[in-house]
Amino acid sequence: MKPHHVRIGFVGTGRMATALARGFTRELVPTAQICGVDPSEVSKQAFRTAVGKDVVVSAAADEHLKNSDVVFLAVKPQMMQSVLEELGPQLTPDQLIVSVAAGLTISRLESWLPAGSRLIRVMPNTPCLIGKGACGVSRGTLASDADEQLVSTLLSSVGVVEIVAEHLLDAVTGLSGSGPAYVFQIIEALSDGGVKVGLPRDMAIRLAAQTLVGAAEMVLQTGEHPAALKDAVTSPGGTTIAALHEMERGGVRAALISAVEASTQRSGELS
Ligand SMILES: NC(=O)C1=CN([C@@H]2O[C@H](COP(=O)(O)OP(=O)(O)OC[C@H]3O[C@@H](n4cnc5c(N)ncnc54)[C@H](O)[C@@H]3O)[C@@H](O)[C@H]2O)C=CC1
Ligand SMILES: O=C(O)[C@@H]1CCC=N1
Repeated sequence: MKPHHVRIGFVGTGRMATALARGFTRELVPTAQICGVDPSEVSKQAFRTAVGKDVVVSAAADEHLKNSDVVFLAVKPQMMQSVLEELGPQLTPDQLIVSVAAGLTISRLESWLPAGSRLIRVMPNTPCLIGKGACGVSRGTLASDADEQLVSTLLSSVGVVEIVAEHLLDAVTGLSGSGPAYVFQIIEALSDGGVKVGLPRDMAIRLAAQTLVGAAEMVLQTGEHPAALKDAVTSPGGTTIAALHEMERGGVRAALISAVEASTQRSGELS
């Protein structure tokens, strides 16, 4: 099936569903092919406002969801079992199911889905909203090459895609799934630093964010090791080494390593 012909249903129209749907409809999928199911009026309307007025939303599974070729499960992990118990009888074997839930393993999801369901497990992140996402993808027991290819193509329209063995999806969650939150906090902290030394807040946020964008793009475009790029900024006896010394004193590297590890462990606990 051609990706731009795919009808996509979202079960749960919260933040991650909105980021994906908005991303898919930027270039690839017409908004009229998107539907969402969510009991929350606020969430449903926010989804429709963000994605487009052609999007059909409803409080419970309806004909639009039944007619979707791909169904994204985007509810909280803790709700997934009860949602699937209710939804299961309405799903058809023709539909490809995609879970974005943190932690929930393929075997657990398959045990909650109707027998014979084709499942792909994905760990996306919120920058999918602007086409700059990073996603890990693992294929369920019955999903085909074509299913994996379709989901990869959809996700490639909203970011980079890494096909990974399922046991690595918790690690992907710890790094790129939760990662935008770490980076937002780093941007906020850098801008606090800018304010401390006299910059106006809005300018400090712009400079901090652009510095992260520029540095990240340099890593991706040059292919150089980040340590080599860091060395190129760091003059002997200069300003940067004075700052890096403070970062080492503050344990920034250890804190980030522990952050990825803690999120990965928590993802493992969620199943
Ligand atoms: N927010 C993020 O950065 C990421 C989230 N995820 C995963 O995405 C999933 C959704 O997370 P968020 O979007 O952040 O949460 P959210 O709270 O923004 O959205 C969840 C939505 O599910 C809805 N919901 C509750 N009961 C429902 C039901 N019976 N049927 C249909 N919808 C129902 C809620 O009303 C809400 O709109 C989670 O499993 C999470 O692990 C994965 C990667 C990143
Ligand atoms: O915090 C969470 O559990 C979700 C999963 C990855 C990002 N947000």
